[in-house]
Amino acid sequence: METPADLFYRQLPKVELHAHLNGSVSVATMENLISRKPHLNIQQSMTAIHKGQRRTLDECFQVFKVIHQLIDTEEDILMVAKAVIGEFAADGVKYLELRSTPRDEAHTGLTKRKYVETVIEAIRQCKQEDLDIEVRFLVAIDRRNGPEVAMETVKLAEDFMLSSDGVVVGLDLSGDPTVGHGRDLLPALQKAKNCGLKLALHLSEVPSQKEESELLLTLPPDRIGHGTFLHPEVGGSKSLVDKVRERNVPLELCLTSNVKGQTVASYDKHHFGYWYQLGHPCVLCTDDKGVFSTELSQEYQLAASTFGLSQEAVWALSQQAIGCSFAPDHLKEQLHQRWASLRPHIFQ
Ligand SMILES: CNc1ncnc2c1ncn2[C@@H]1O[C@H](COP(=O)(O)O)[C@@H](O)[C@H]1O
Ligand SMILES: [Zn+2]
Repeated sequence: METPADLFYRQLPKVELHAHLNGSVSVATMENLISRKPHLNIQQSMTAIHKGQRRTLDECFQVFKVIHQLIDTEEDILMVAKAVIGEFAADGVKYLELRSTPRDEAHTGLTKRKYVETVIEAIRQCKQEDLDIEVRFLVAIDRRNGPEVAMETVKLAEDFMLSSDGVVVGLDLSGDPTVGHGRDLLPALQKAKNCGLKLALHLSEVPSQKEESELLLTLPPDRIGHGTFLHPEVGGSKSLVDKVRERNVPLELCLTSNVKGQTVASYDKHHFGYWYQLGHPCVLCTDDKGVFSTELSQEYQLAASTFGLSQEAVWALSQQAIGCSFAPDHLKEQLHQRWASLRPHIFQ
């Protein structure tokens, strides 16, 4: 049953900036995929972490392997991307930056180029169907695949940035944070930046990445994913915090993801508290709404109840996210106008 509070958070216009496509697949879509591929012998419980459950981050990466088995054709990718976009729209997201890793032909039977084209086609179809949401795409580098693949991915992203009518706006660096070192990926990331791709990098998601974060912050990235272990209280450093603050790099913060993946002990210990009280730009995001069984409206509600945010503060937080997006200026302006026109309906 939806309470008045639930309604406020769902109706609140929101910006989602950190959503991995294959981690965002809902239970309903997953059930559909599972029933279409019985030979894989996959159960629902293997693709999502339900309420009250937790896994190690390592176990989360095992979940992605299972999901990737289920989503491995052009038809699947198109269907899943359209469903995910529709679900974000139904949750009150007005602007979405989706990210996804083009997989090898061996996994999908598609080239990486075709993979990206398929996601762009899904975005185009949603626009044609008049869904009330603007969608942009970040091409993702899985750090596990090393520098050569990273460089190839940058070239692919650059091509699409020039040919996708503004749908592809940037690059994401993600994947198991315990694998590989950012130092090896620096040339690819530098190239991406030089050609005008925006950079959203997973940084300090686990404690052992201090040196890597120092290095990647020299780029600097345009946004940071998680940044869980940047501040001194959790083994980061003042120098890391200072760099993030001097460069004013927004943080994409995903409360449920971090609690369920056990890099943060509990909601009240989440580093949202640290950065928010500094007045640093923080954007609430879902990360993987399917895997972590959450929604963006729920993340706003959790942040508000955990950190005692008023409805006005919640509004300011969702509006501030517009400025942290990679949308072009004219779209940011339109979104601000949209927020202004929706405000009287939300605060009745
Ligand atoms: C939980 N924290 C996380 N940390 C790092 N990378 C993550 C992640 N969650 C998801 N991914 C990245 O996104 C991929 C799945 O979506 P796509 O196939 O790209 O759409 C994962 O394989 C991983 O590379
Ligand atoms: Zn992520």
